[in-house]
Amino acid sequence: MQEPQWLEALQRLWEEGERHDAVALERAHKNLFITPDTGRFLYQLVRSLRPARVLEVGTSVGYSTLWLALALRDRSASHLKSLDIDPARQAQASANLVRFGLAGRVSLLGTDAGPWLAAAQTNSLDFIFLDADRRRYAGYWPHLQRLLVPGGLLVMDNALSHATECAEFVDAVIATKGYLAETYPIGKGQFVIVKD
Ligand SMILES: C[S@@+](CC[C@H](N)C(=O)[O-])C[C@H]1O[C@@H](n2cnc3c(N)ncnc32)[C@H](O)[C@@H]1O
Repeated sequence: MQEPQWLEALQRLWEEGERHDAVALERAHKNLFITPDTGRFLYQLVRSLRPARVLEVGTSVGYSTLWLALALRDRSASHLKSLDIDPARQAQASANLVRFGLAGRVSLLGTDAGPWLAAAQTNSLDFIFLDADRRRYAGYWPHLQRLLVPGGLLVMDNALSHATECAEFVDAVIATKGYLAETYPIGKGQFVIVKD
């Protein structure tokens, strides 16, 4: 990355998030960030693949959103939408994007991913990052198949850290013709799916 100050600022944000989560009493109050190596992995994929239409499901306070937005920072034809059901978290994400000068690259949508995915247009996404309510992913799969363009990529976090919660989704993907999927031991486990 050309600007080392971004990496330093991302590292500081991640460390603040980890300190916050260590003392947060309830899971609902935790940030639950991806790991820094997962951030670098997402950055490499998005920087190299140049997807025009990127969707993140699960903004939290914007740590993973920043990695994705940095990868798109000078791609005027690309745009990132990020969904989160929790408006308070998205307000913090908005402030973080402003701090990085990336607010214009991202639409933050405070909404439940389920109805949003069901209503979205067919073939409207080139890259999807899933990091939200894992038990609902299997129900999202018919919509995700419809939304992803041929050649599109989907990355799901927590494939190893929460394998049981992700199992129904992973099994459904593997049983679907026309996709190639693999889990990589990066961070909490990245399940990567490409649509042929
Ligand atoms: C693990 S955190 C996301 C962390 C973020 N990707 C990062 O690494 O910085 C999961 C987020 O998903 C959101 N979420 C949970 N269920 C959701 C749903 N049905 N629709 C949209 N967002 C949801 C939660 O509010 C939470 O902020």
